[in-house]
Amino acid sequence: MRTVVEHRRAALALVAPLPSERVPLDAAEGRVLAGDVRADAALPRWDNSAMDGYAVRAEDVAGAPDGPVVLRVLADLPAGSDAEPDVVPGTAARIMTGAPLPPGADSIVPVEATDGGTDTVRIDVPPRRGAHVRRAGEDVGAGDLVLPAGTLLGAPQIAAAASVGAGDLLVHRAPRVAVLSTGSELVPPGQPLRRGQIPDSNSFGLAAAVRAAGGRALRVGAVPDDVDVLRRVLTDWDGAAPDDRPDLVLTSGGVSMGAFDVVKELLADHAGMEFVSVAMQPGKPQGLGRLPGGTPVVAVPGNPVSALVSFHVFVVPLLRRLRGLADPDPDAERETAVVADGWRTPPAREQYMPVTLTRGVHGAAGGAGLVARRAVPGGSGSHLVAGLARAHGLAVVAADVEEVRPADVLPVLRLGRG
Ligand SMILES: Nc1nc2c(c(=O)[nH]1)N[C@H]1C(S)=C(S)[C@@H](COP(=O)(O)OP(=O)(O)OC[C@H]3O[C@@H](n4cnc5c(N)ncnc54)[C@H](O)[C@@H]3O)O[C@H]1N2
Ligand code: MOO
Repeated sequence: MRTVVEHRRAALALVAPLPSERVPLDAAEGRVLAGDVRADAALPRWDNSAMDGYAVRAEDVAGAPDGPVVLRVLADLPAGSDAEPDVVPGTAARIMTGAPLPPGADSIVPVEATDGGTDTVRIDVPPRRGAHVRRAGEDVGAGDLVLPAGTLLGAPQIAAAASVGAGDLLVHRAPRVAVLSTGSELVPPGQPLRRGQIPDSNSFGLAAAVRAAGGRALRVGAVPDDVDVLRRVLTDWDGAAPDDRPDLVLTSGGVSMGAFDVVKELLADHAGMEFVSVAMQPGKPQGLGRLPGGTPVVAVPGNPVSALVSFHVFVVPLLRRLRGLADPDPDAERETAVVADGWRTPPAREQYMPVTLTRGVHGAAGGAGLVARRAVPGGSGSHLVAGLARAHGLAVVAADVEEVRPADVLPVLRLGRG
């Protein structure tokens, strides 16, 4: 049997980072920078006020502890004002937060330490020199690197890009993933079912997982166990115009030993495809490779828990590489949790156990951390899809472990993260 690490490596070898495109900031969330973002100017751009108050010369008001000092108010400086009144000895400018510090002034007195006057102002408390002044360049200098290529763009990164004047960003294209289920028993959810039929849950679950992992899902729904129909669908995608062609075809079902396992039946003999057993539970039967036209394919097993576990273990890293992330292995894997209840595990297979994760106090030292409990007590069946909905993550049990005991510490992979 192939190990999980070997199969992940084979999945990653199918793809390379996607080409770049320019997108407006509004469309940049979840994308990955394809080029560095540098500051077009220093940030802050000029010395400015951190408080609503008065811009003064500190030496003018140094005597305030011995009694109030009165200054003439020269000007009103709201944020956005381009006025440059000279604050000469004996004067002050009323100033609002964010307005540039006027020439001559070196300190800000907050309005609360004054009488709030508009012609003259009485200063009751002297500021220290430089008080409440935000210095030009204290965040970044002109030309400094703000966001390196390979950065995942979330709210803070988009705000930083906007603040240094980037109106749009060079990012990797988002992966297009065609998602299809196979199985003649599958019916769109909500439609009446006759005996033997079930709703197709995988194409919806996997399409949602693709979007959560930063991709665009082209959900086709269920294809019956008919090789000719499946061949037609796959050939259409593989031969599509470059702008419509998926970067990955993700199929579920039809990869094990059944008489009607249509994905395996159609693709097993293709030169670029391989169908293997991976030493994991769930998710043992797996397929991957390329269609004749070069389109990468990952074929995950049909059991719904197996399909989603396989997605997190193999497809998320592959999507991360397509998106341009430097480290394709999801860092969520590095979280750990303490197990509340133990269970026996299958021999020689890495196990992915759906668990709830809560904050708790545990251990001799009473440290606070994550506590994992099986989402389906007593069960780890790959068909328990409603139980999976309670899980926050997958606890990963090494292949050579046969029993997990209470208080064991396990790595956990968060569900629903890209
Ligand atoms: N003789 C053997 N039988 C099986 C083996 C084996 O090694 N030898 N492996 C088992 C394991 S492990 C898994 S996992 C499954 C995987 O089978 P397939 O990928 O071929 O999947 P199907 O047979 O098509 O379906 C399995 C199961 O999942 C249900 N399913 C499939 N697609 C969907 C969908 N879109 N939505 C909801 N449910 C779906 C399907 O109805 C079946 O119940 O094989 C074992 N068998
Ligand atoms: O290993 Mo299969 O993927 O669960 O039940």
